[in-house]
Amino acid sequence: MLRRFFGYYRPHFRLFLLDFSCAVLAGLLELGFPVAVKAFVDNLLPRQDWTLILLAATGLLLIYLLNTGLMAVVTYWGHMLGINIETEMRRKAFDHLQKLSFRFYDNQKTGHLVARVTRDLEEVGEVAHHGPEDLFIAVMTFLGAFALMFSVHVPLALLTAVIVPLIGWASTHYGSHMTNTWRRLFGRVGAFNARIEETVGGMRVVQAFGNEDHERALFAQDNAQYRTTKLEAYRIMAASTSLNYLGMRLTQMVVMLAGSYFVLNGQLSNGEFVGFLLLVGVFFRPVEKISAVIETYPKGIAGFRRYCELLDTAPDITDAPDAIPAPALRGEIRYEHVRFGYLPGKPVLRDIDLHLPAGGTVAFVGPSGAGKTTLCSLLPRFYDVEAGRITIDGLDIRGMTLASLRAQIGIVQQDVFLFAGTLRENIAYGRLGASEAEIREAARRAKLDGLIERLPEGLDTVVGERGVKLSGGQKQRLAIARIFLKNPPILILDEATSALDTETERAIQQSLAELARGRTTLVIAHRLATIRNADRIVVVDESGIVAQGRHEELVARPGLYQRLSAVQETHLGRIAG
Ligand SMILES: Nc1ncnc2c1ncn2[C@@H]1O[C@H](COP(=O)(O)OP(=O)(O)OP(=O)(O)O)[C@@H](O)[C@H]1O
Repeated sequence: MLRRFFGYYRPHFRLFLLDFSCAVLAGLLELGFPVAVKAFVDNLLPRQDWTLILLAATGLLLIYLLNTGLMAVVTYWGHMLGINIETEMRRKAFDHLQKLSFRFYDNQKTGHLVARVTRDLEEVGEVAHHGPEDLFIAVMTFLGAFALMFSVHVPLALLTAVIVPLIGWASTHYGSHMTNTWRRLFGRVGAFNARIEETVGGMRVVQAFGNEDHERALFAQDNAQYRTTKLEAYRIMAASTSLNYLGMRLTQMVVMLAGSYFVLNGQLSNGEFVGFLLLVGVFFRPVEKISAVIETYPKGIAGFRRYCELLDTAPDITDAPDAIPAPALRGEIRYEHVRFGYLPGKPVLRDIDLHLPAGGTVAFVGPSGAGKTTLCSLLPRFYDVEAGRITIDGLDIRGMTLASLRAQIGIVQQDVFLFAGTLRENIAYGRLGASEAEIREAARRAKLDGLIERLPEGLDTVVGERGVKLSGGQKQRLAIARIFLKNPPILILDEATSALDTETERAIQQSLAELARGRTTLVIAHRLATIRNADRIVVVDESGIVAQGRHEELVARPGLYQRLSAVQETHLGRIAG
């Protein structure tokens, strides 16, 4: 995993080198400071020469200025390195998300996925920037300070060395606790985000059912858990930082007492004494740095692990190695012995055989859950068949590239998903880059032009998130306009009008009929009235296809269709009566 992580540095190697060398240089300058002070006290001060003192001060000032510059470089370019790596990872993650199939999304929570691409990668970026640099400098300063201490005074250095294991123990002991706590916290954050996302997204349902108290209680539970885990992390952090502080002060005190003894005995000069005390300060800085690394590192590692998990999820629907771009299709569709199920061992479709001639309209009818939608989802390869095959114009759909296959299928779904942009942007989603005239023509054919004229901002009207500012019928029209613009030879209409009132439904049926003209159309409909004119009606139930034919034939034959038809006639008669 570490190799994989460092692989991301490769394109930014020069930036890394710049940041790293500046950071190392700054570390060395820090290390040199106590030595300079020692020389100042021992060698310069006794000479009582102000020129020399001022000269030394100027030299020190120059070093400070250099260090200031180095710090600026490290802060800006170091972070640039982090954000570059983060951006690249985010790009890859998003690319990968677009490749994952419906089956993947069926089993995921949006909040979790959002957290992976945002928060998780933010933490990774932080570690990418600070991780290697901090670790290296910490080790360098630690060993450097130690070596310098020995060069100044061996007994004092040995005394300091006795205390180090104690501090080392405290750091590692609390460090591992901290790692585990952060890891747990991260798991919670994902679940927490997912809950917030779901509740906020479903706020209309929450309010409609008056279930605010219920949601509040669920939220409070998660919120409290989050707080508890975070508090635990802070408790460990508090213990670790204060212990570090105590360790440092105790060491300083011991060094001060022992140092005073050596000074009074004439075994240590004043400069060496002051320099040594300063070295103790420098020596402890890496301990603080390592504590900081211990805090950010687990977060970054946890984030990177989740990122890798996502990238390693192989897309189950991909282009076959020898897939070719589909030619312009006429739309003759065949299902041959098709079997499919969402769960292993639980087939929804078994041995389906179907032939849909090009340009015709075929309607699927049957009880809820029979598999009508599933049957249609297999055509654009939202899911792949388990056995058998589907062909269009004699070509297996798995032999075509996904993009070229999907470009030739238009879908109008029951639940129209609109993006939170303008009417224009949402229509143009049917064919990105369409001209203004083409967008207007598509809107006209979907009978949206009346609405657009009435709106003060016309096509530039914002539709709200998921199109909340539009009526159900308007959303359907918008979906139809998109498909007019896309102009595919094959069309899937999934219960497109069942949520509308009779009047609107009739008007939209006309638009749909126009849309279907000249295209192979698969309609999933519950209202038999809307599909009477279909070229063929396919009746399905849990056992598969039970009958096929035109309306007149099916209604004359005893069976499921006749029963469904009779139920709906009575129902309609009752409404009319
Ligand atoms: N994404 C999914 N994951 C798991 N099972 C699913 C999924 N989608 C549908 N199913 C199941 O597959 C079966 C067929 O569902 P499908 O939506 O195809 O039926 P349908 O005939 O279109 O129903 P309706 O008329 O109510 O829309 C049902 O038992 C359903 O619960």
